Amino acid sequence: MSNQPQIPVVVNGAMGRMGREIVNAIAAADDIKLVGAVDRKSEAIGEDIGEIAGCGPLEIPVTDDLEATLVMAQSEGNAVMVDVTHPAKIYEQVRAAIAYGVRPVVGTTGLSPEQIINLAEFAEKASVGCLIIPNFAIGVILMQQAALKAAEYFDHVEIIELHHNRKADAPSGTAVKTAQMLQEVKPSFNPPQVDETETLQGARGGTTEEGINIHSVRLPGLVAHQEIMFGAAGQVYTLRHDAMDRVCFMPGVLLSIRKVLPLKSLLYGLDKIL
Ligand SMILES: NC(=O)C1=CN([C@@H]2O[C@H](COP(=O)(O)OP(=O)(O)OC[C@H]3O[C@@H](n4cnc5c(N)ncnc54)[C@H](OP(=O)(O)O)[C@@H]3O)[C@@H](O)[C@H]2O)C=CC1
Ligand SMILES: O=C(O)C1=N[C@H](C(=O)O)C[C@H](O)C1
Repeated sequence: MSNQPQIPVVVNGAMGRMGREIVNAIAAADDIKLVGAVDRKSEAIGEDIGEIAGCGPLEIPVTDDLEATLVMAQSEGNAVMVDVTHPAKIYEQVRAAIAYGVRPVVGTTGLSPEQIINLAEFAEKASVGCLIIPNFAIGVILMQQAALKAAEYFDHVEIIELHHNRKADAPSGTAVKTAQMLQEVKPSFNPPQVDETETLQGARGGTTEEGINIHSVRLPGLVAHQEIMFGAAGQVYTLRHDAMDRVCFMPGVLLSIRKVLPLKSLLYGLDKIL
């Protein structure tokens, strides 16, 4: 046990698939303590999040009042908010945390590039660290790094992301980030080869401004998967990552909680703190 003070953490979205996993991971981490569990699920308000998450009582009741929880966390000093909620309110939630000096670790996806720029400016002005992490899994980061090398040699690439059918946003934040990274290597991909017609709208997937096609599959039975397919004459080079259990995201979550503390501005992507 270190003699360093524990990092106080609020989990926003604590009742969700990721939230419960994160509560368990924090409960098992000696250097981090859960101080708040926020969720909009009214049926759980007041219940012990540890009992709900399955790690035993933590004496932290679920609340739906994020602002009051941020005020409490602010008084703790050096606090972190991990957000794994929903695209609809994430921008306002991150701004609120920064305003209260509670460092956001944003797992929630769906922020637009413009929103990320605005949050970066706000965090810089407030001198509050913020991490926006579309994917906490180290395997995804390694896949993205391999894809950057491939992008130097291939002009044609498409991304296929596959998720459970309870996912609120499409394409995934991971696919968006992957495309953004590839587009830093080469300004455009997939030069047109034919006068193409979609007889079924959307059949070719969504297309980024730089020409990368992204396809989103949603099926029960899936968790989180992505393929990056590069093509050239006579060959296809495919990179794939499969998350079979959300426990794979937990080392990245805990690393982000520890790494956000000394920051005074916003970083986007787990690769920035490895
Ligand atoms: N960065 C990463 O590595 C990963 C990121 N994610 C992202 O995390 C987010 C959550 O995913 P997941 O856990 O599967 O989703 P869930 O729907 O299982 O969990 C979200 C939880 O947050 C609640 N919620 C929704 N909106 C709010 C709000 N405004 N305030 C408080 N609570 C709220 C939901 O309640 P209700 O059920 O009523 O909506 C639910 O309990 C998604 O954006 C997803 O893309 C997921 C996995 C990995
Ligand atoms: O909703 C999910 O499950 C996931 N969402 C993230 C994304 O949108 O990239 C990360 C991971 O793919 C799981």
